[in-house]
Amino acid sequence: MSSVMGERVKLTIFGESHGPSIGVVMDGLPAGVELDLAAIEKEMKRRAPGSSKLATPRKEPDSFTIESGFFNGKTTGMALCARIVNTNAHSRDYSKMKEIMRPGHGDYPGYVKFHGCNDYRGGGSFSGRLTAPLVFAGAVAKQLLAKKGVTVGAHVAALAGIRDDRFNPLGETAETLRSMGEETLPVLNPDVRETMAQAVTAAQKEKDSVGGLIECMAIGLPVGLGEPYFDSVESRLSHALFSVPAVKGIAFGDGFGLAEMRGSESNDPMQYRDDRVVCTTNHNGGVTGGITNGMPLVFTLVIKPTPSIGKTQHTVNVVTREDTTLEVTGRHDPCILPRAIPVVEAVTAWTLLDLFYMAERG
Ligand SMILES: Cc1cc2nc3c(=O)[nH]c(=O)nc-3n(C[C@H](O)[C@H](O)[C@H](O)COP(=O)(O)O)c2cc1C
Ligand SMILES: C=C(O[C@@H]1CC(C(=O)O)=C[C@@H](OP(=O)(O)O)[C@H]1O)C(=O)O
Repeated sequence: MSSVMGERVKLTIFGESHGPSIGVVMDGLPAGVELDLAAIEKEMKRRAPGSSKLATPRKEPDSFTIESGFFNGKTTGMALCARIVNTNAHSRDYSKMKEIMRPGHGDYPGYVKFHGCNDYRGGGSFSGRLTAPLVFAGAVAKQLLAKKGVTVGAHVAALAGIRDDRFNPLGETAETLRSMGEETLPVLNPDVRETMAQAVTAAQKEKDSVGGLIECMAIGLPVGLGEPYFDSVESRLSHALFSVPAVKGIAFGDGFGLAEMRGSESNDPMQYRDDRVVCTTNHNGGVTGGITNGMPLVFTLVIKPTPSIGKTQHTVNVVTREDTTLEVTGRHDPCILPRAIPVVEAVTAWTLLDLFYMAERG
């Protein structure tokens, strides 16, 4: 498993879902940054399992201990390491999964790649649980970005085909973006919230799961983050966001909709406003030439339906080498999307901070 990523702010994540603990080492932070630990805890609670009717019943407090890099309320400049203890693993749920592979999960490729040595309990390192350390890192990044006037927020753009309104591509207020963190199902149109929740419960009753779309926005970004080609903002964000389990697609700005437009529609007209260049539309999602152009960054992610479902599915037993069927039992998210929202915000915040430091430090 490749567990290190980042250019100037390097993250190492470690642990397995049913091992003793999981955590993150965050390298490259400046010394002397005051951290609001209560704000970090709040972000962790947004993602924590067992926190709503729509989530897996596995109950984890996801409280963290900072093992290094923090002293007298400030970062020391050394690696910031946070550890989260696993307190509520039911490994018995996975006894079958040693041999029988769950369709849609990492079990089979993991078994082959790691020669059967992978910790299959709870999906091991493939588990969505490893996103808790990412949320810790993102919460730290959010605090550093706030000092630069940058705010990141995300909402459920669609769930089981039920659509929310879209963010105003010309920008939402920081308050609106931050308010997304107050709800289990953050939506712009409150009328769709209950229908979405019912769709999750209905799928769950049928031993099934649902997926959807997350729309994420960052405001306050300067012109000039990112590079043309390999270190484009789109490349770096996509690399980081595809690391989140269950993410299967990303589109910036109008994304696939651009395919049906003419240049005269997809180009964002520019004008001077108070000596500042602004675009009057934002079809490109705030990035052109791989570089932030001063407009809000906007992108949409596809989150697939949870793979572990109770319905009977065709699969294989890799020990007996026979075809078989599987009905997954245990504790699973009927829909990953609500808990993935703080993760997407976190990964975006960390990647943007990394891009800032790449631009500032060269
Ligand atoms: C926050 C979060 C929670 C998740 N919860 C579950 C779950 O309860 N059950 C499950 O089978 N997959 C869950 N997943 C998704 C799997 O971890 C993921 O589908 C699997 O590792 C295969 O990776 P892939 O979907 O990226 O191909 C979750 C993912 C995230 C980000
Ligand atoms: C524990 C978390 O979610 C888990 C993510 C997950 C998976 O396969 O990704 C499967 C389930 O694991 P378990 O069977 O151990 O309960 C979820 O509960 C978490 O996100 O913290």
